[in-house]
Parts: sequence; structure tokens; C-alpha cells
Amino acid sequence: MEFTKMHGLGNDFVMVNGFNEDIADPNQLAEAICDRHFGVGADGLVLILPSKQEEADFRMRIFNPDGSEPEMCGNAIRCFGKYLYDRDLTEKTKIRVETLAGIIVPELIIEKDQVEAVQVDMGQPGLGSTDIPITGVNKDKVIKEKLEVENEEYEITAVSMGNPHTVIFVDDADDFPVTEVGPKIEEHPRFPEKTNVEFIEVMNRSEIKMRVWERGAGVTLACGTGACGSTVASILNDYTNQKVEVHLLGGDLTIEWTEDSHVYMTGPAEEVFVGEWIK
Ligand SMILES: N[C@@H](CCC[C@H](N)C(=O)O)C(=O)O
Repeated sequence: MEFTKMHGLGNDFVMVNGFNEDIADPNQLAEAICDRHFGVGADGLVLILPSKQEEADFRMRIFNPDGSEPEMCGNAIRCFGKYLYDRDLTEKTKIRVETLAGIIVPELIIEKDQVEAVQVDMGQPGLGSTDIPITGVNKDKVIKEKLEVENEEYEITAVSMGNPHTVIFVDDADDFPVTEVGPKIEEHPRFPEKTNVEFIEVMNRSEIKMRVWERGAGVTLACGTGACGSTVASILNDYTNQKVEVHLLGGDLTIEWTEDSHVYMTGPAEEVFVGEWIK
């Protein structure tokens, strides 16, 4: 099976062209191929597929390293756009991609026939408690909600970008024990579908610093949907303006929540190598 290794700000993916390859068990393949010791090593397996819906050009499926299938991945969809363009699989630069979070639209920013960056219309965030979903509260916005975790109480803001995000504002993101607190919140019983967890330090009204614990993946260098969810959470709490530079361990993303209530994400996508999986 031929694959391509790509990344968006160090959030790395094994990309497989499902037009050519028949993947019988993608959940199992994701666990094996994402393993950093016995596999290729990645934060996710991404399948490039024909769309099932007429309104979409292609379909993206993404699998976490634990084999679970999330609804969406922001860094992967930028890689998805670059993959299609570089292999002449489309002439479009604005591509409608079917995902479990609905149709998402990456737009390629091309300079000298190279994909320099990708701006993605990530759609409208879900703000209600049933959108996230989170139990024990019935509200149209989940802001400054108390969450008991063992003997600690955290104040959370929760946002859905198709997938669930729980945002905690901290004084010092670099110093925060992400690997200790992240998994406890990911698996907290109030999140029936588990959750991604973002730890956010607000630097000023147009910059935030983010560290993330991803559902099904653990610590990653960047999370696109997480950067979008965290920007929306920062705006809901009136900590920032509508357009924010998000500083992640792997680099920066520009996120804007515009008046049409859609979230736009702009950032890079890189190809690293191609290979053959022989297992
Ligand atoms: N890294 C991704 C998000 C991948 C899915 C996530 N782990 C989940 O389970 O929801 C991104 O860039 O958005």
C-alpha cells in the first residue's frame, strides 16, 4: 500500500489514496501505522475518498492513533487540499470536502504553482451543551462551567467544531501539567463522546498560546480544530478580538470567527515523504 507522510505544524498524518487502495479495516490500520515504534508513526491516518454527496468534491476520513474515528481534523484537511492539488486530482483551488462534521471547504493559496498555505472555512461552531456534548448542564453556551476532576475544580468553556473541545484558561501554558490533567478530562464521565482538551494562555487581545491533549492521540504539536475552538472560547469570554494568532508548539495558525458566524483557519501544509506499507 502506497502512503504519503504529511504534516500541518508538526501534527502529522499518514495519507492514503482510497481511489487506488482498498482498506478493509481502517481502524486497525490506524493503530498499526500510527505507532511510532512499530509503524510509520503519526497522529492520524487520513483516507482520500470519492464523495458520497453530490454537493461535495471529495470525502475525507480521519482515524486517531487509538483507532477511533473523529468527525474532523483541521490540520489534516489542509494537508488533504495540498495532496489533491500536487497530484492533479483536482483543478479546483476551493474544494468541498465531505467529513463527519459536514462539508468543509479548504481554499488553496497558490504562489508560483506551489501551495503556500490553506485557508479553511471550518463552518459554524456548536455552542450548546448537546452540541459538545456535555452532560449535567442544559445551556445554549457552555461558558465558565465548573468541572470536578478528582479533587480539583476547573472552569471550562466547551465548543464543538464538529468534534468536541474543552478549553481551560491558564496563567502559564508552558508550565501546565498537560499530560497529567489532559487524559482525566478527555475521559471524564460528563463527556459521553470524550473530548479534546486545550490549555490556553491569553497573551493579548489578538494572540493566544495553546497546548493540547487530543482525544485518541494524547499530546500533539498542533490541533487545527482545537485552535478554532479555543479562539471561539476566548471570544465568548471576551478575552480576545474576533481574529487571533494561535501560537502552538509546532508553529502558528491564524483563526478568525467572522460575522457570518463561520470560523476560518489559515496555516501551512507540508509533504515529507512517500513510502510503501508492506504489512
Ligand atoms: N489534530 C486534529 C484533530 C484530530 C481529531 C481529534 N483527535 C479528535 O478525536 O477529535 C486537528 O488538527 O483538528
